[in-house]
Amino acid sequence: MAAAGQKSVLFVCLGNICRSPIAEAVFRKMATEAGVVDNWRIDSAATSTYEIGNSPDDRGQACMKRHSVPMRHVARQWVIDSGATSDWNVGSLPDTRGLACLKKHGIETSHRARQVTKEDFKSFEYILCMDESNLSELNRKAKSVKDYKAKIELLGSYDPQNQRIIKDPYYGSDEDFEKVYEQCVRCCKVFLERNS
Ligand SMILES: N#Cc1ccccc1-c1cc(NCCCN2CCCCC2)c2ccccc2n1
Repeated sequence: MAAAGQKSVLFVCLGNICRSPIAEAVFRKMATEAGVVDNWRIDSAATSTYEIGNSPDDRGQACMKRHSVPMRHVARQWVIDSGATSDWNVGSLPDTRGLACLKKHGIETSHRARQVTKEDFKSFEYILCMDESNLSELNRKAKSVKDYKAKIELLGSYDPQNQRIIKDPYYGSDEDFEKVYEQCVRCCKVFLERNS
């Protein structure tokens, strides 16, 4: 849940291992450099269940390293996980108070792919996705959520070069991940400017 007064944005793509973790990392770096990251709740999710629990794609992580963009990801050597006895909060994020506490003690949280939940439509101000199929899937899911508040938009609608669609690079090359990165940089810059 976003703390009072915080803005909130959820980046979404098909599997939450390629495009949306890159968009999340790029936006978090921009907000940090602008000194406003604490005003934001920033996360990413998938429309599908394809990759739940998996870390971001290696090609995307390599791309982020090339551009010195920190990316939250699951530690490679150890698989350390946690679970619940109940199903009350399946799919939800750790509580923001807990995340704030971890952050205060300099403990990084890792990102694992997760599917978008009904709660996301109620708690995020913006849900920014990558292509028309994400958009139609999100609008379909939103129909089953009463009085949700999220503005569901294409991240590409913020692109000054008007490239509205950020294509799925899953079957692509490193160049395709570079293109995703460049589009995310252009779009996140304008989105942050319009919401600062
Ligand atoms: N689907 C499609 C598709 C179509 C065109 C271009 C890319 C993709 C594509 C395929 C993926 N996983 C392979 C198929 C997964 N299985 C599909 C049938 C159900 C069981 C799971 C992806 C995984 C993560 C992120 C993006 C992905 N994108």
